Amino acid sequence: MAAQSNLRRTAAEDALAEFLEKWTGILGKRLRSTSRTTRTLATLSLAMSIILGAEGSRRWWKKRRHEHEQGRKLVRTNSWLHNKDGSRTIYVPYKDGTSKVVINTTKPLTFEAHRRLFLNPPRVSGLGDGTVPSAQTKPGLNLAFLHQFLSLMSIMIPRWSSKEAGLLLSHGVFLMLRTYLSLVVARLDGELVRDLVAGQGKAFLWGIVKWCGLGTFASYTNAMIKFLESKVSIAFRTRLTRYIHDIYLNENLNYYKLSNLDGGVGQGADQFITQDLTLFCASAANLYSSLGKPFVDICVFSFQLYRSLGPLAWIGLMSNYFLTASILRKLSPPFGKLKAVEGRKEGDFRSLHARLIANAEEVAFYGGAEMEKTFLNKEYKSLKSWMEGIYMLKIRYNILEDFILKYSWSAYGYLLASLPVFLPAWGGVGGAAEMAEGGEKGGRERNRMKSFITNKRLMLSLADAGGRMMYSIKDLAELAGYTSRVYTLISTLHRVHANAYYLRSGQSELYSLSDVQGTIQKGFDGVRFEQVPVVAPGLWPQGGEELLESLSMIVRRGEHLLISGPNGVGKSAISRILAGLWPVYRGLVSRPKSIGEDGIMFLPQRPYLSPGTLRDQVIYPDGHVDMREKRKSENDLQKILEAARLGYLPDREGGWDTRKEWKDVLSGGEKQRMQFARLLYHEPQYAIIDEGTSAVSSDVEGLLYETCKERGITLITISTRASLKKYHTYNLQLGVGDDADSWEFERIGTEREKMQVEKEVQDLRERLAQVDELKKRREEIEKELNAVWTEKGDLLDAPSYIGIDEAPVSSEESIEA
Ligand SMILES: Nc1ncnc2c1ncn2[C@@H]1O[C@H](COP(=O)(O)OP(=O)(O)OP(=O)(O)O)[C@@H](O)[C@H]1O
Repeated sequence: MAAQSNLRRTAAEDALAEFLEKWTGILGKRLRSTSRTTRTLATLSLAMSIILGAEGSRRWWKKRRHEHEQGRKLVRTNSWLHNKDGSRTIYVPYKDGTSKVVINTTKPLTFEAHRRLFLNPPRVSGLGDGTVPSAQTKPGLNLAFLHQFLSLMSIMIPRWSSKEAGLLLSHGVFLMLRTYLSLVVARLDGELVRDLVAGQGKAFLWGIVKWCGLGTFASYTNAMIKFLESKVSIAFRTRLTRYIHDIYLNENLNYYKLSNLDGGVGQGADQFITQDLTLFCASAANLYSSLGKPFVDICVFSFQLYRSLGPLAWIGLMSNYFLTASILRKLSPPFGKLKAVEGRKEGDFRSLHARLIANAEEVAFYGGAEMEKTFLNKEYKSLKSWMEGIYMLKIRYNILEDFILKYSWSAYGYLLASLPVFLPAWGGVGGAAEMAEGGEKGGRERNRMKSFITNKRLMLSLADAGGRMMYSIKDLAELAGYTSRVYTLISTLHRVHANAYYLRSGQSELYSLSDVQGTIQKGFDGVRFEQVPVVAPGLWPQGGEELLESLSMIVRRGEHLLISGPNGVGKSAISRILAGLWPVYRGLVSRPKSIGEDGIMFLPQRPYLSPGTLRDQVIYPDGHVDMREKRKSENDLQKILEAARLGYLPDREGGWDTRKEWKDVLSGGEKQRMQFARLLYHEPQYAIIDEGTSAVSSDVEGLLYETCKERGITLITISTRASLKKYHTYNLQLGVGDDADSWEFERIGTEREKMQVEKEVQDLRERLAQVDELKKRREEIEKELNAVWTEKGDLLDAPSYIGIDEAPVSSEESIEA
């Protein structure tokens, strides 16, 4: 054995040596025959390509490594990169490393171009009078649906050269391939049966081999169809989600205005963006295979059947389709509308849960579980009854659909397949064969069998395609429901974005969104209100409620203002108007241009803590990369935290990269101090602090105010606490007058104010004097009470039940305690 293997090895080695020798000989010969210059040039180019190739690979490898490290760092620090073209590069965790995603923002021009589709739908679509974008017509298979769907399509497939178009094309190719394979399978099926009946073993076996090969290819095609369908669905979703995010979260503050001013999509957009959008995209991607493929199938198979069964059968088939389609359409419940309402109810239920999670602590303190459960159960019950209603409607429809599509169609199919046998003159190719084959009896029957099997399979495929077309009436109706939801969201967002509110006939509210006449001037070095009514807006189309008739005041750099007054009088409303959250109905509002650095910063009443690291809490809304660009280091952040009296936080929480649910980790006062840390990080020129120190001790409060002033920040404080006056130059007192609807703006420390303070001090002194009198009186009473305990001038013993430890505590001791 060993000798044998040795022999084999030497033979193999010999063959290899011979091969090498031959080729070295050929190469050497060629080289010798070429000129010296060519050889030098060839050697040089070879050396160059090796060097360049190596350098290229080195650079590629280095870039990859750098990206890998950068990705990991950005994921760890919860940050992103700004690109020159305005796009952002983010990294998302993927498998063991990260994956790079570039997010391009939608251009403002695109939004403007789409406004026509979403705000001024053609009248023929019946979508309102061109001023109200939300779907007024019932979602269903109508022109409105067509318009809505095509409008959304223009977002999902922006160009013919886009990735989505490519995906759809490849999906279409695979669908066609599947149709072709079905045809081949039908033919092969017939042949197999024919060969089996004829007893031709060889042909039959060959048929089986072909069948298996075809099966493998068909399985691959089917898998690809499913894969591409999912890819199309996710590609559509990505496009729509990014588009919606771009119009929802931008400088126009649409995310606030959508639910606070417009109200066109109810409580919020979350259900629309998460669930409805997903269902819409899945349904739209499926439509292509549930409607497009059956359509192609029907065309191809009916042509084949026309050839083999003749015109009579074809006419019969087609009339059957039209009849079925019209019956089903007539009897089908309004699935679109039902789905749209179901989506809304799902959204309401979900938002109740989200609210409970957000306010879990408050509810727990009140022990409000029962109450919350009642709300949730009520909402769920409403959703449940609605869905049960839909299921009931579906039972009737499914019975009808199944009976028509499965059983009556097969009976009809058998009838049609028998045409070539019983009516050969009308039976197409099959009938012609029947008439021609008068001779051999067995051969005729075998061929009958073959064409019957082929036709039956074709008919089955056709019935399947037709059935799917009919089923897709229901799918289409459901798609209409999702389309209407998504279209409503996007058109409402466009309305908010373009501020497209128009006066309706019969509308006469004083402060309506369609009648906003005030101006907001950005770029002013200070804060100014000139005859501005402070109005709490109502949800469109309702008008707003006037809080102050007309406010005029000015704050210049270095002049700090305290806005004070009772609760609910409209103090925070002033900051909302200034930030652009609420409209300026009349008058002029002036403020610095930017929000944040070199501009104005707002610290809201409820401190907000973002998801992310401890560092993110201090630098919000900046990211880590922005912080580096501003040349700030963690040492600077530490100093800032110390100034905000939070210097201990990085040590306590385990470093700057710690991620926690900060809203639960930090105490009320810490949250407020964190807001001050943000202020010190951004160092804006002006800051509006809304009840920013209500949970902070008064000594720290003073320090925080002094630090901000030292850094040159002009402060506008909103507070009910008069003690804050000492840090401010002016005071805007709201809620003055008998009806509490007036205001006063005055310098702190004026003669009038001094007099007021003196009066207050006098009042206090008088009260103190009353306290002294009361004390004296109490001593007298106590003395009298003690006299009850004496007998003949001596003090009585204390009662026996009072032990030494339980001796009664005097009221004075108790007061001291
Ligand atoms: N998003 C809103 N939409 C409509 N009205 C609102 C909205 N937010 C507040 N309001 C109303 O505006 C009025 C003024 O509210 P604001 O928050 O300005 O009061 P405030 O003076 O700051 O009170 P507090 O001292 O309690 O903070 C209140 O009557 C309130 O009901």
